[in-house]
Amino acid sequence: METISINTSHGGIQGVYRHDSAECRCPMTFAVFTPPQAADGPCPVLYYLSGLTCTHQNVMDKGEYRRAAAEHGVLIVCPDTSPRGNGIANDEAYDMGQGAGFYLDATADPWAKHFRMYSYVTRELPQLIEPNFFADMTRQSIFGHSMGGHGALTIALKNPDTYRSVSAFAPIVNPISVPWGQKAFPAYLGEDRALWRQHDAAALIEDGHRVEEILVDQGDKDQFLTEQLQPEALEAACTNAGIDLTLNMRPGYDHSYFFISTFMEDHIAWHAQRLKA
Ligand SMILES: N[C@@H](CCC(=O)N[C@@H](CS)C(=O)NCC(=O)O)C(=O)O
Repeated sequence: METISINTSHGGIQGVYRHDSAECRCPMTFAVFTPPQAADGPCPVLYYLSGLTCTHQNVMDKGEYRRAAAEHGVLIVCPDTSPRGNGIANDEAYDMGQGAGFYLDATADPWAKHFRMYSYVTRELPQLIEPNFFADMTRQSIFGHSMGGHGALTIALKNPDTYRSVSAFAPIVNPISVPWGQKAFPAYLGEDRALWRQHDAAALIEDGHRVEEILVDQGDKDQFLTEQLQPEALEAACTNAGIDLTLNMRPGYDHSYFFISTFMEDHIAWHAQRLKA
């Protein structure tokens, strides 16, 4: 693991690191904020998964998570959204290929060789965090934005014993029913719709996967709300399954980091409460 940059912030350390990923078969960059409490012992870990077009850097620059992370003593880990590089499959569109990994393991060519973000986030990255940071791996939670909200929800639903809590900003909750997923899933996963359902939060819940509770914040002026996000699909699935969903509709907010940063501290406090329980 190589250190790209280190900056002291809010009494902790904002670092950017790179390593050769065995899953993605390329160098992967990620950001970690280590809070000041790490000096006294291992801290719980909160993964933030970003949305389409993002790297580790968008949330680091615009997400405003450090003050709350330092207050609550939570380590924040921000991976990239896909493998990247010249020899790696890509697409000119912003919602396919590099920057659009959808947190799944692709099974169809040309994506299958490198696009393994599910295994990267759930297995390889934690194995790298554990020995290199002051992390208490018995206390992990996950959240994310848009495509990263989809990643957080699906990963938590599939691994309820690994993540203590899950939340999302403006998540894609039912990708198999909206254009983003209907474009990406056949490309990455082929025509096997049973496989698509394993990467769809609403479908996973319908198929019996469970978490105790979910926190979602959603702007009502989000430009993707009606076509791509449709939080009512998650609401219906949670109601039927008895999952305690808090869906906060936020008047006036759009899809951007102006929205995310406004509610970032609420989400970190919510996770911190559950990580310390
Ligand atoms: N570039 C896309 C929008 C993609 C987009 O909004 N991406 C969100 C995540 S889904 C994001 O966080 N973008 C990066 C940023 O705002 O810094 C478009 O032209 O419609």
